[in-house]
Amino acid sequence: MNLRNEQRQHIETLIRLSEGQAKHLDGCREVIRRSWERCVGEYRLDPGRPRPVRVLTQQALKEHREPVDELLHVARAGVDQLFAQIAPLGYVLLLTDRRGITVDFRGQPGQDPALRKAGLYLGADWDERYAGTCAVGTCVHDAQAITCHQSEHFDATHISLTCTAAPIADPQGNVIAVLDISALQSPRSHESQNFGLSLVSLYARMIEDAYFLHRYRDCLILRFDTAREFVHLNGRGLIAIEEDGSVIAANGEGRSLLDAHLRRWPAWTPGWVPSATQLFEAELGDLLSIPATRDDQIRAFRVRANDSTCFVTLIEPRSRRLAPRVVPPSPTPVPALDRLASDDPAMHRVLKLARRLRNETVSVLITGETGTGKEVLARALHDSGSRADGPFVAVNCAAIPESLIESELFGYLPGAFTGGRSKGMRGLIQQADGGTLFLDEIGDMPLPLQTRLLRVLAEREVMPLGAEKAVRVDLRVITATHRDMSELIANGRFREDLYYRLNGAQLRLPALRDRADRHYVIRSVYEALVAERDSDVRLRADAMSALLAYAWPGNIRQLRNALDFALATVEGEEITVHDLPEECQGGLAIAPQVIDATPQPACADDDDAQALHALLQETGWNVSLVARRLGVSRPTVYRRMRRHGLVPPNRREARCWPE
Ligand SMILES: Nc1ncnc2c1ncn2[C@@H]1O[C@H](COP(=O)(O)OP(=O)(O)OP(=O)(O)O)[C@@H](O)[C@H]1O
Repeated sequence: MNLRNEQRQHIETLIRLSEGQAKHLDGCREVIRRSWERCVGEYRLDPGRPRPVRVLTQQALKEHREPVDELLHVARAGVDQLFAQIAPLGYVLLLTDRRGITVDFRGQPGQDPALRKAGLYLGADWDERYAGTCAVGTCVHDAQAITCHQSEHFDATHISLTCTAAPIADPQGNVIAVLDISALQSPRSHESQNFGLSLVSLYARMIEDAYFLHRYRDCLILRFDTAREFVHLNGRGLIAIEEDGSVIAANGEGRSLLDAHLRRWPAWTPGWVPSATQLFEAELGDLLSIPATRDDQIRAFRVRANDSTCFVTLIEPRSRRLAPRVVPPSPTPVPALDRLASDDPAMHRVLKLARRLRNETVSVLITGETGTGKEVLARALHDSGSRADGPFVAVNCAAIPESLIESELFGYLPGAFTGGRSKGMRGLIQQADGGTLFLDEIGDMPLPLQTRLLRVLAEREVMPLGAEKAVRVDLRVITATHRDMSELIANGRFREDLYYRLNGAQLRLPALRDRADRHYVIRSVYEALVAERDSDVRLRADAMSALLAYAWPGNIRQLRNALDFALATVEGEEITVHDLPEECQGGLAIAPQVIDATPQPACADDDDAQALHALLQETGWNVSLVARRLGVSRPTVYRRMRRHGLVPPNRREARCWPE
């Protein structure tokens, strides 16, 4: 079919549309159908009378260029770069103003007359009201990127063209220009233009951002992204702020963040916008000091609107850069705590509170998934506080058999019970006198002992078994759990009054997969292991990438085990991705799978019991090996065994549990 026939059919289709027979538009995209309806209904364009291309006079063009002169200047480099990519594919490039007038153009000199005839030329008017449905005009109307492919154009003159356009918005979100690539000929399928749509959208955004940075070059600008590596290069969000943190303007991504914030916390007065310290969980000093605080001049903050983490840098105006910088004093170093994290907002919060609590006697409850480092944090709190010279006694309530926990904790006098040591025993609580008692897995503490523990905490006295007189103790209690304490309380398995006494302050450790400083954690765990082994094996970048991408259901413990395994089995001088345990090699393909010790429905419980039993048999009841395979602690394995009634063959008679 030649173009004339095609044009005739196209005109007939549109005439039927204008006569209200819309059913003939089956298969037409919604965005095109709406534009065609505007053309016939609103603009009164006659599909039967194709219009000649309208090109403005030099004088009229000059008048359209003037208001966007600054934008044209900023956009030039982007326009040239995009054109260099599309020219070999037969495309030309148009930059139009908000009315659809082509104010800048790049094309093939050889095709000059053909381009001019098709309207692909400087000064051509692509307003939907005149030219009908087309990429530029419809993009201006809908304020979104669009491809208008061949017969999707309204005017029959244009149905051989393929055009793809993306809007460029000003900092208020209004379309100020449109970037378009067009070709005189193209393949039939609409999909052939999908790649072009992404490319044009990308360049439109880059030009928009370059214009934003130019307009607010005298202001402080926060640039942010969800990936640390992209912040300087192509950070998607831009927010211009005053020295007091109040927001002046934002680009598209920045406005999305503001919108999300205002959806969660609606404005009190119309037009009110939150300040940057409300958008991010940060104090003004944290934001203003970003350039001085870290080598890469990027800091991670929590986004309050959606509780996600984003990486932020601060772009300072040149005038400010020359002025002496006011950097808020950094907190006094506390090495034991400082080394637990690098740049993660949740860890910042935990460590900030931990620094304040380290010299207090207030009880601290540490929560977090298994293996997140609760015991390591408890130890660091102890080591960094005034009790550092005293003992640190760690007790795992899940690992000690219920029958022994009381005597272990409270101690006993000689002859207090059959089977006890003849000299009696100083309980763990007494052993912690002058220091810290760390009760891990506190949710597993049997109810009767909870009552006794409550008394110790209230009266600061301990009564060993068989004793008649209480002994005074001076200790700080830190507890930890990965369980949902409110659920245990609701089910009557944990005393509420004890919970409140233990929970003087709560430190919640994030899961490894959620930490923005995963790279730092992997490095420090690796360096510690290498030092322990006195090895100089390196960790290659592909292994690091796989470790960064993995979901770590067993958190830092699983990470440590994975690296330990790699170091133990590696043959060469460096660990590659293939040296890692199999489950860590697949990267992001593995979905997060949180190990949860809360009671599960019976059938899931049965499955869990069977799987655990099989693994125990396979490993010859080697609990350490099973724990390593599952990425959980040994106490967790023991607890699960106890829950399912799984007893090692050699202990079936004694029913006694090792630590
Ligand atoms: N910041 C860290 N740097 C290096 N290693 C760490 C860090 N945090 C934890 N680990 C290591 O990870 C493992 C688990 O840590 P820890 O026992 O403190 O976790 P946990 O949360 O108490 O575990 P669970 O809930 O099973 O009791 C340990 O081998 C510990 O040495």
